[in-house]
Amino acid sequence: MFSLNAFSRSGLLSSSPYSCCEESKSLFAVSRGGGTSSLCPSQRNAASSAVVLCSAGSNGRGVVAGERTVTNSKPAMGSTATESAPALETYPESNVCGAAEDVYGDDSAIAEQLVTPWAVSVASGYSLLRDPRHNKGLAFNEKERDAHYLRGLLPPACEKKIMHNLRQYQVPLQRYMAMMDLQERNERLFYKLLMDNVEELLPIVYTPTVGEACQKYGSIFKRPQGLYISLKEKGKILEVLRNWPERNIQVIVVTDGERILGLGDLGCQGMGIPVGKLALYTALGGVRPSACLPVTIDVGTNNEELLNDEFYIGLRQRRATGQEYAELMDEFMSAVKQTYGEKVLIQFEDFANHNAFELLSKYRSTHLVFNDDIQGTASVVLAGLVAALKLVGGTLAEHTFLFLGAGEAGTGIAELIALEMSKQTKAPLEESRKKIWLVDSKVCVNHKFGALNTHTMYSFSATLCIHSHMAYLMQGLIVGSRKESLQHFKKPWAHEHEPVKGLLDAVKAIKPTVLIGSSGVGKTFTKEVVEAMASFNEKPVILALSNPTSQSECTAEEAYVWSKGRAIYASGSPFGPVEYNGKTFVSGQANNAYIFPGLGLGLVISGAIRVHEDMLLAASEALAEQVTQENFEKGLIYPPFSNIRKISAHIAANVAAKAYELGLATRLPRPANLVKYAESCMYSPNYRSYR
Ligand SMILES: NC(=O)C1=CN([C@@H]2O[C@H](COP(=O)(O)OP(=O)(O)OC[C@H]3O[C@@H](n4cnc5c(N)ncnc54)[C@H](OP(=O)(O)O)[C@@H]3O)[C@@H](O)[C@H]2O)C=CC1
Ligand SMILES: CC(=O)C(=O)O
Ligand SMILES: [Mg+2]
Repeated sequence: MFSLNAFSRSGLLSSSPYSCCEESKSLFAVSRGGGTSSLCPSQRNAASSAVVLCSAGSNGRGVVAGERTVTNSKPAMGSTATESAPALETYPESNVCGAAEDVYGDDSAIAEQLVTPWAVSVASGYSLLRDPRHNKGLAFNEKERDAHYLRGLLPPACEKKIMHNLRQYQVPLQRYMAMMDLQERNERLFYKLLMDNVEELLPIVYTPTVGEACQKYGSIFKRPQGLYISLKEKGKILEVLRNWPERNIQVIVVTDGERILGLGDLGCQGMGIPVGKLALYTALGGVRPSACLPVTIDVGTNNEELLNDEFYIGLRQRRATGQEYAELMDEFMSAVKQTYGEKVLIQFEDFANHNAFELLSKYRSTHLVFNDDIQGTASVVLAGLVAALKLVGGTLAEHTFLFLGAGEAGTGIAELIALEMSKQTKAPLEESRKKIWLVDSKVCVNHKFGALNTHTMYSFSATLCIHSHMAYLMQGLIVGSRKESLQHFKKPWAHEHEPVKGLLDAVKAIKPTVLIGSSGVGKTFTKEVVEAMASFNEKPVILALSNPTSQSECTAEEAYVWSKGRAIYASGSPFGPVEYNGKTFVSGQANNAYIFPGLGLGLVISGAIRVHEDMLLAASEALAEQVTQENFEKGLIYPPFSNIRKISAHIAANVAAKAYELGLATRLPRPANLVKYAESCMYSPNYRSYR
C-alpha cells in the first residue's frame, strides 16, 4: 500500500492534497516489456517497489526490471547517427520502429510473428487485462486465453462494437471520458479507433471537447495521464522525470495552463491539452505512444474560480512569475535534456503570450523546441492561404491580410506569411510585413476627451470585455503612433496609419482580402464585418481560428450566409456542412493538428537537433500540396483529416529533407525516399499475436 504523499512526490499526481487516485490503493507486481514501463503511472510506482517480473517483446530480449534499464539490440530508427544504411533503404515492415525506439520489439514484429508479452512468468491474466499496452480485451483468441491465464476472466464473445457503444453517449464529454477510459484500458484499441474514425473522434479527444474536459478536469480526473511538475518539485525535477515509466521519450508536450485554447487560465487542469496533443502525435503522426510524454508545469493559477473550487487539482496559489517562474522552467528544460538527450522534441503549448515568446527565444538555440501556437499555427494557416490562392487567384504578395488578435497565433502567422512573401518576391521582410495588419484589444484615446489622438495615448485592456459590443469598443488597429506602448512582438506590425477603433472600421479602412480571427473571443466577426468583407471581395477569405467552438469568431453558417455563399471559410474547431441556397458548403479546419504530428515525426526520424523556420515553411508547403482538385471544388482549402496519416508522412518527409539540407539532421545516412521512410516509421496499433 502506498501513501498519497509518496505519489504526489513523484510528479505523477497533481499537487492538490484533495485529489484521489483510485490506483494508489492497489499493488501491481507484474510488468511488461519495458520493465515497469507499460503500467499506468501509479501501477508503475507500485511495481518499482514490489516484486517485479520481467517481460519482453518479440525478440525475447528482456529488461532489468526495477532499475528500468532496457537492453535490446534492435536498432532504433531516428535515434542515432551511426545506423547502417542497407536495412533502412528497403524499409521493410519488419524493421518498422514507430518513429521511436521499438525497445520491446512488439511493433517491429510482422503480423504473423508471435510476441511474448511476458518473459519470465505471469502472475495472472488479470494483470495482463490491466496492462493497457498489451491488453486486447475481447480480442484475445482461444489459444491466448489458455496461454495467459485468461480463462474465465473474459466473456466468450470475441468482438464488441465499440464505436456503437461510444455513439450511445449523447454528451460529447461522456464520449471524451469513454475514450480516456479506453486509452487506459486498451491503448491499441484506442488508437485504432481514433485512426479509423478520425473525423468523428477528433472533436472528442481534441477541440472542442478537450476544452470542456480541461474546464472540468478536477471533477472527471481519475488517473494521472502525464507528469505534473509543480513549484513543490523545484530542485527535484530530474528525480520527477525518472519517475516516468518510459526511458525513450521522443516528444514532450508541455503547458503551464495559462492560456488553454480561448478559455484562459485553467492552471493545472490544462493537462488535458498535452494529453490530447500527444494522442494526436500517435494517431495522426505515428509517433509511438511510449515515446510521448505529457507535462504540466504548475506554478499556480490566477483563476479565482479554480482557486475556490473544492475539486481543483492544482496548487492553490496565484501564479509564480519572474525569477521563480524562470528558474522552474530552466530546471525543467535542463532536466529534460539531461534525461532524454539532445534530440527530444519539446512542444510548448498554450502558454500565455508573455511567457510563450520568451521561452521560445530563450530555448530555440539550445533545445529542439517549437511553440505550437506561434509556429505550428503559422504553418497550417500559411498552407491554407497558399491553397486558397488557387480559388481566389493572385500571389500572396498581392493580397492584404487583417488579423483580429495580435498574440501568439496572430503575430506568428503574420510573420510566417511575411517570410514566405519575401522569399517569393525577394523583397525585404519589412516591406512584406506592410501587407499585413493586426487589430488587438487596445485602443488609443485621448484620456481627457475620449477622442482619438496620436499624441496622448491611453490603453485599455479587453480582459473585462464580455459583451461583444464592449469588445468592439476595445479594439484598435496596431499603428505606428502606438509603437511605444506595444509589446515587442507587435512592434513589427505598427505601420503608419491613422488610429482606427473597432474591427469593422479597420476592415473598411484596410480593405483586406483575407480576414483572420485569432483573438480567442467568439462572435467578433459580426454580420456587418462579414458583409463588409464580401462587399469588396468576390471571394473573401475568412478564417475563424479561435478555439473551442464557443470562441469561434463566426460560425461556418454565418460566414456562408452573410457572404451570400462567397466566403472561403475555415475554422479552428470543426463545423458541419452548411446548406445555403440549395448548395452544400463544407468548411475546412484550420488547426495546427494538421502540422505538429507530421512536423514532429520529421524531426524525430531525421534526428534533428533544432527547429528552423524553413522547416515550418517546408511543413506548410507539404500540407498545401495535399489539397486536391476535388477538395477545391467543395471550397476546401485543407484536405480531409481522413487522409491525415498520408499527409503527415509527406509533411514529415519535407521537414526531414529540410533538416538534412540545413545540416541539422543527425540520423545518417539520409534515407533516399523520405516519404516511404516516414511511412515505415509510423506506429501501427494492430494487435500482435501472443505466444
Ligand atoms: N486554430 C488553431 O490551430 C489555433 C487556434 N488558436 C486560438 O487562437 C486564440 C488566440 O490564441 P493566442 O494567439 O495564443 O492568444 P494570445 O492571448 O496570445 O492573443 C490573443 C490576442 O487577441 C487579442 N484580443 C483579445 N480580445 C480581443 C478583442 N475583444 N478584440 C480584439 N482583440 C482581442 C489580444 O489583445 P491584446 O494583445 O491587446 O491583449 C491578443 O492580441 C485562442 O482562442 C486559441 O484557441 C491558437 C493557436 C492555434
Ligand atoms: C489548437 C490550439 O493549439 C489552440 O487552440 O491553442
Ligand atoms: Mg494551443
